[in-house]
Amino acid sequence: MTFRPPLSREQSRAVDQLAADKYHIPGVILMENAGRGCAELLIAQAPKQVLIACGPGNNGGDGYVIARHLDLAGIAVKIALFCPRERIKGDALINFRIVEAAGIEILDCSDEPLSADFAAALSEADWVVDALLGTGVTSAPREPIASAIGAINASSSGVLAIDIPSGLDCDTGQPHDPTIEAHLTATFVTPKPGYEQETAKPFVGEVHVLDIGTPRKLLAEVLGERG
Ligand SMILES: NC(=O)C1=CN([C@@H]2O[C@H](COP(=O)(O)OP(=O)(O)OC[C@H]3O[C@@H](n4cnc5c(N)ncnc54)[C@H](O)[C@@H]3O)[C@@H](O)[C@H]2O)[C@H](O)CC1
Ligand SMILES: [K+]
Repeated sequence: MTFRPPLSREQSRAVDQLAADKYHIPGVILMENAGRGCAELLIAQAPKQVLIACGPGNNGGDGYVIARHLDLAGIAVKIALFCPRERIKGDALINFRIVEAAGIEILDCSDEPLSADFAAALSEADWVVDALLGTGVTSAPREPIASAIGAINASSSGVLAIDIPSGLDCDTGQPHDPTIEAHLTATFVTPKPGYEQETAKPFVGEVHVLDIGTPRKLLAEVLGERG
């Protein structure tokens, strides 16, 4: 991949919008590419049992796509759902319905306090995927997601953060309390400005920038690259 300058949280969200409005790419195609890229990155780590913590938005939607591709690769996977089922919407709901129909195990962790099922599943997992909060979040994680972040950080599992380690301000690199401490972060299209900050290092781990199928011309438009 040619060098990509960082895009801010807002600019990253604008890429999504441009992809849909001007380049006619449905968001669910971007989500499929995002999730498949994350799954391939995780499969390379040879995981045995993966727990995917999914939040209420499209970051959670990426998690459902990841679950499907891990399951297809024969890897044991469970989803911990941190959103009442009836509140899942849009592209995330499309992928939630697919994993539900596919019989992938889903633990409902949307109530407070943090469910004991989550702690049990966490203890069995050698890898955890943080698909809790992404570019749609600008404040400190709320419960029960905050407690889930604390439990994930206290576990001995490897942690792959999707797009942004939940709790980290991706523009400033400042962590909210709590913030996911990831071994790997898979972010989309470009790095984020905050990932270069010293304060972000304990949280982002090794950063991988994944393409999600946005046309090169769109990138040229947004990044000012040669057309
Ligand atoms: N081109 C791309 O980069 C693509 C990115 N994708 C993924 O989509 C997310 C952004 O999805 P969005 O639904 O806009 O936001 P979030 O998933 O971050 O969720 C927001 C959701 O969370 C709740 N919430 C808000 N603040 C808090 C808080 N402090 N604590 C707890 N919960 C909170 C609220 O309900 C919000 O609605 C991006 O990061 C990528 O992962 C697409 O998959 C494909 C293209
Ligand atoms: K995340």
